[in-house]
Amino acid sequence: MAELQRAYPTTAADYKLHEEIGQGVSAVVYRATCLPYMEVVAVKVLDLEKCNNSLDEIRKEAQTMSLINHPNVVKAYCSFVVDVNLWVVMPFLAGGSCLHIMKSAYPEGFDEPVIATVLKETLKALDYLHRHGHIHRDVKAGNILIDTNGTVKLADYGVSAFMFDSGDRQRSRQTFVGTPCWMAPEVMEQVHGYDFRADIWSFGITALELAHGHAPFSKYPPMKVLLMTLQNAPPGLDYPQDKRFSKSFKELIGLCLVKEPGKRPTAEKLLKHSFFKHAKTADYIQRHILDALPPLGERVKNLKAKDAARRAQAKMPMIEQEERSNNEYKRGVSGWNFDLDDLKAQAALMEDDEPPARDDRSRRTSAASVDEYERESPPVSAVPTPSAEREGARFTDVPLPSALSGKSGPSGPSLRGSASDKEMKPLSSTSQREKPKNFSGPLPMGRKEPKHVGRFDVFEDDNDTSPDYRARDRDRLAATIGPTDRLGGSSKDRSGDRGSAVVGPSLSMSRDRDRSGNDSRRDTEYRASEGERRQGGNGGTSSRSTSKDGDGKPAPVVQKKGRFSVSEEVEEPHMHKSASVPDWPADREKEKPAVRFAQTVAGPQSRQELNVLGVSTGGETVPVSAVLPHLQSLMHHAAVQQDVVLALMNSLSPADLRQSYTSRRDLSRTVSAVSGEFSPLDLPTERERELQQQVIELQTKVASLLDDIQTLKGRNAGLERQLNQIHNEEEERRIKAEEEADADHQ
Ligand SMILES: Nc1ncnc2c1ncn2[C@@H]1O[C@H](COP(=O)(O)OP(=O)(O)OP(=O)(O)O)[C@@H](O)[C@H]1O
Repeated sequence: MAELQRAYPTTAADYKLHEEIGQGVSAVVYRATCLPYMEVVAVKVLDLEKCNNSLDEIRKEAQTMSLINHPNVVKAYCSFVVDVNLWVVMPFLAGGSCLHIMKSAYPEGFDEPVIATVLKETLKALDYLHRHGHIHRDVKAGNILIDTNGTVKLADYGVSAFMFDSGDRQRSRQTFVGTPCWMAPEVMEQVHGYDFRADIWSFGITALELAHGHAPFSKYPPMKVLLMTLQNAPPGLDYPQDKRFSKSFKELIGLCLVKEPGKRPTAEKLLKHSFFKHAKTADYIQRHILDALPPLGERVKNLKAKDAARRAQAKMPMIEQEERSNNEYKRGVSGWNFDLDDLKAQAALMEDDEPPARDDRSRRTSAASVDEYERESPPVSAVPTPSAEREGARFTDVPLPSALSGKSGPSGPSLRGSASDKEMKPLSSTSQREKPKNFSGPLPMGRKEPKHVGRFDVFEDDNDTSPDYRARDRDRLAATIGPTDRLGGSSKDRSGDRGSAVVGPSLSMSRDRDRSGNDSRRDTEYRASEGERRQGGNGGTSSRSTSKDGDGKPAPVVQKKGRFSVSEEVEEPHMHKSASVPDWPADREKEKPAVRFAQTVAGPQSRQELNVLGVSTGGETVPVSAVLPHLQSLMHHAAVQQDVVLALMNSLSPADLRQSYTSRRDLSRTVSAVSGEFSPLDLPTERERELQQQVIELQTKVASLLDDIQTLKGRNAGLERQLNQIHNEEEERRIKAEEEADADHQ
């Protein structure tokens, strides 16, 4: 405790960085020594260039975060700027994250008592944060850390999260970075805002992640995850291999994964659930999980090497993989056997994650359901995919259709952060419990009415005229992305905007009947939004019809979708921007946005199709419900095309591209001029291919050896567990015998 109150130095010279212990989207974490105290700490190094906030804002946030104090929340000791980085100093939790532990030794997830223990401690952290008006927004196994003594702590709540939730954390270089697997449906939809119950959804997904070793839908590209989360019934413990889990665990997950946020219980209530009777002590976690594991740095190194080998493997052109496989087979060499377990695990994942034929909860409401898309589209899995992506650890560099990529500027809203919540005392006055007008769920207990939580209008309140919030966000966004309804307009404007979002309809239309039997809201929502569009359809209030840049060209329209910005790109159609929208001719300004979108994206053929559907393409009344499935289908096709193009691009190494660019500059120039990208026609030379092959073989061997080591370690851990179990049973028997003897004696 005394150590927690220490003033930690704020100069880089006072810290010695050791090995890397983790890597996130926007940061690298190192084990380090704080030299004046000779104390081992963790230092998270964040790239400030990817951050949209001013240093002043970051400083304020850091102050707020230093007030957080709970045994289950990882607290930042201090933070300071070093060159272009922000260093966040925090306690070192030697066990690492649950995700790392699972990847190293429990690929199929933990046993139930371990899960109950980890989840209970995580819930205590969430209960604390929610009581103080905070929403974590990134609950996942990768953010649940374990200390040497088995203590469980929730991490990544603090200044680093604050910095990156506002923008580039989820997308860089116009690509989607990160996976929305844990994201609650209402966060994706952003129709009514969201509150602390979004964390409860993520908590439910995390429970499944701990049970299976991966989050549901983790093998799918981000956009598909969005669609599946919105369209499918909530995932659960419904698979044959889940029989090992208790009824109470299944029930707990069912309670968390209800699509209607208002029906999810609070963290406080969940803590009382019977499932947590199975929870054990920190000591139990230490003995069952940590004891058999190698040091964190070593684990991270192994995982990274394995990942690199898999990526190289995935880069190898299919034909070479096949040839090589055949040759190995003919020679009787089992060089590929090393990957068998992995392949099996992946196959299991595929099955596991396939939309299951479970019960009527799996019904799809939309004609453009994911299954149907799959039948229509080339399967994404036909393309070599880095296994790390399949594992769902991270979907890096998976470009979204530009309509979803939000490339037009920084996405403003961040639900996180509580620059306004300076006091960390419980908030409980009646006014603080007031329910925001356009939010359907209740507020967290005792939580302040978050007119402006961090920099995100979570509970958009029509009366919210907080100058700080309005000015800051509006200015920032206006400077970069042009006007947005959500920030500048009246509530009426905003509701009108709901219907006018390019992708909004396809995302928010699909609210399904969920586990708890909530009726589908899409019809009413869309009737409503269509009505609103009709009222304001001529563009009086909609940013879509009014947003133009200085040249009079339509500016990109960005609508906030939780961590995403949904933007409509206004530029020429482009090979890798399959959902881009060219300029509207002025005389089409008055057309309905959804129709304009469909027309410009899909071209004349779609126009005909729309006509067949009874949709007038001449600016007359359009039954939106008829267009939406079509839009969804287009959107999905665009995503699939992008995945395929990306995979093709990925099969070329940067060296290949550089070399071929130099030697075939003219051709490249021609191709670049046409496509704006490097050319897949620039094939590598024979020598390069040979060298590449050799590198891949070496990496494969290393990976094979690492796998052997991991397998042995896994076996070791299994034996260790058995021994522990025997020991525990003996211990229990002994205690029981002693108690009986005592009782007899008395
Ligand atoms: N204090 C710590 N002690 C030990 N390991 C840590 C600590 N903080 C982070 N790590 C490890 O570093 C990894 C990366 O952390 P980081 O917070 O940067 O990324 P993330 O939460 O996994 O991803 P994201 O970028 O989405 O937040 C964690 O998953 C964890 O394994």
